[in-house]
Amino acid sequence: MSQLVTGSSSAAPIIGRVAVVGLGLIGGSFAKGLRESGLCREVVGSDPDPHTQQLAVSLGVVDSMVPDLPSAVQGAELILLAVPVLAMRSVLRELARLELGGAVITDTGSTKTAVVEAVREAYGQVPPQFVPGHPIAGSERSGVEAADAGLFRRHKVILTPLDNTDPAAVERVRQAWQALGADVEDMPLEDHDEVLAATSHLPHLLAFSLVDTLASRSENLEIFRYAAGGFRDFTRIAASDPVMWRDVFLANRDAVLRSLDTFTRDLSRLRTAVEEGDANTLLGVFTRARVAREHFSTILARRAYMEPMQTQSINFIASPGSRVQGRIRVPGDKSISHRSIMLGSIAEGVTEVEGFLEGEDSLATLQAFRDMGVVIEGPHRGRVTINGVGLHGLQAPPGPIYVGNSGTSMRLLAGLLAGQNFTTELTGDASLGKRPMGRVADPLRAMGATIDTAEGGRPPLVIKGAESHLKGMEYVMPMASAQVKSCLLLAGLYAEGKTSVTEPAPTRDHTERMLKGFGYPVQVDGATATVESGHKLTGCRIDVPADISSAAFFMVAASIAEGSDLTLEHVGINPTRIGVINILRAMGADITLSNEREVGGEPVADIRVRYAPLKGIEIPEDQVPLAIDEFPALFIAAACAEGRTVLRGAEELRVKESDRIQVMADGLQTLGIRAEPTPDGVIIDGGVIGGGTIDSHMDHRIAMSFAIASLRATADIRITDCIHVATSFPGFIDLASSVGIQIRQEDNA
Ligand SMILES: O=C(O)C1=C[C@@H](OP(=O)(O)O)[C@@H](O)[C@H](O)C1
Ligand SMILES: C=C(OP(=O)(O)O)C(=O)O
Repeated sequence: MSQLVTGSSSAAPIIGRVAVVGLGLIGGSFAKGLRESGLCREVVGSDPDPHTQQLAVSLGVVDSMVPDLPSAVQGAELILLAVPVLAMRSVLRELARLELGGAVITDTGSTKTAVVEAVREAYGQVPPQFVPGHPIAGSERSGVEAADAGLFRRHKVILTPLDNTDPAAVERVRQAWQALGADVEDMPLEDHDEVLAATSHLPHLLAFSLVDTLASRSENLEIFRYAAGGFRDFTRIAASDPVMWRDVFLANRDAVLRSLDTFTRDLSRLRTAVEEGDANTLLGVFTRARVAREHFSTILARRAYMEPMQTQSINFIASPGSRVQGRIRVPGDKSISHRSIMLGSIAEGVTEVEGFLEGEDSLATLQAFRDMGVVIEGPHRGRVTINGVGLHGLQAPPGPIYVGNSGTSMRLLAGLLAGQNFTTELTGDASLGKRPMGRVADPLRAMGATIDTAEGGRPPLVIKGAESHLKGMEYVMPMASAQVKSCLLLAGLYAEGKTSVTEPAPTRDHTERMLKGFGYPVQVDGATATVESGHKLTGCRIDVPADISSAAFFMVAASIAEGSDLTLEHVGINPTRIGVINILRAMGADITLSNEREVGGEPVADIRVRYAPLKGIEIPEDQVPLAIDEFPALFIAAACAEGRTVLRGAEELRVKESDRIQVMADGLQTLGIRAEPTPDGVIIDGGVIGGGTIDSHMDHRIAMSFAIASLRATADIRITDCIHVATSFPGFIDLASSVGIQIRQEDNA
């Protein structure tokens, strides 16, 4: 036995000896990183290659090299097998003959089924001490000379423990990887191989293949000479270790073949599109791919259009401030943005949208239509181009449509999807999962739709378009809801005869206005809106005004902070949305509108707000639907007003992203304000706002409202879980800071 020794690291080790078998890039990096972490007393390496043995010691990768395997693993508490997948078999056979005590064995093979098979063959069964693992890290560099202690930092390591694997062994392996800065996740074995076949093995195969194809052409020198960034980027991984990759493909044959078949099918579709000059298909594939690539990290983290990250949370810390000043334009109107995508998609021809809200909610709607085959370019600085497919051109999406936090997406889509000839499942996040969908499912069923909901009429919704035969009806809404109204009008585009919806109080009428803008006849008669099927929508231009619901935070901010003078540009002032202006004015606010004009069927204006002392009022009930999303901000105004503000007739607030009556009352009380919730409203006595910690309940409007409250607070207000602010108001902190509201973000990984 030859033993080469270097100095070792010192910090209090909790593992004794670690043996690393196979000192290539992965094994070497693990060994080196573990040595530096101080987690173990010594790291012993084993590798048959004499050059590697030398280097491993001189480069400080291991404490010592013990080339013969039995001696290397003797007395080790943790053994890492980092040899190529096909070499695993012979190493395991040798290990199986040894008495290793309670040593935990793990590996780094990139195909887990093959490794586990090899373990079973060697041992007769997989020992509980064996923890299959796979670090998702690598580099086109190979060999011990490339060993890098930081290689796994912020990379994923997937462990695929079996039913009989000892949890303590799993924990030990997890601990070792975590010491190297890796994120360790557990996954079922088969899932791992399937996922890796698609995300790692297939791209490597393509890269090797493309370079080989080009290299074997006679003009290859020319090709390589002119091969610029694209070629270099795409083929970088073709420089990876051929032996290792040969083994990977032999070991993960079936999963790779499945991925390759899917890819081959899609590639031949693209070939046909190129051959036939099918520009729409090409653009569709490219835009979908580009978006997927842009949102790669968020998709990977299952955010954005997908589940919000469980582990990530953002807190706001808003500090007491003085006044707000300046001219700003808040992002585009959320309600209008949703509708622009929906109507643009089912229109004939191209729709150009400007001022589109690039928030998670409206992006979820955009993604839903992409999933249904609509080619949508953008958004790029608020510009979106929708290549409409006509009323009957949508295609079944490949899977459930996930709309995140967005009630508007789910309810409006429900109506539209009831008219399609395919089945769709609509799902959302935990907050949306609690919101009532019976209000749309019941009337849609009455029109002939087949819809399944979860218990209590909650999401997910399964809408069986093909089993539905929609018939128009006259519906009198029990609550004032623009979402319900819009849902039924959209279903009405597909229903036999006329569909009319009567509302108990005026609600936002963007759907009616926009349908007309697309050339679709809508009859509005007092509280009743009616559509009839048999007409078509024609693509058009849409200029989305700034969202009055987002502007509302700044209107309140300027009204409560002494010395403020703020102008909000190009804000939508549709009469069904201006409750916030009416209510604030009734409280004494100084609000002036200028530059009033109409843009694409929607009135807009610049709104100037100057500080003025506010007084408490009884909020007129007819204003409630006109300010439905602005109450959290208005409650802050009430807390800063002199005297009592009373709100009634607003029970709808209890079924928004959170129970906005309860959550706001709780928050205000935390800050020292008397706020008494009632079943349909709240009673707030103005007073001095103190500091404290507020739970936003993952509700964007709660978060932003308390951030504004800081202007009048005596100490910092810390607001937890503010990630959902991005649903309606991306860039809120920066814009708020630009006018003098001091909010810091605290990321909790
Ligand atoms: O139609 C719309 O775009 C919306 C309608 C309102 O919901 P309800 O219809 O539930 O009142 C509002 O709260 C929501 O933010 C957007
Ligand atoms: C209620 C809201 O939105 P949605 O219903 O679309 O989730 C809101 O933005 O305040």
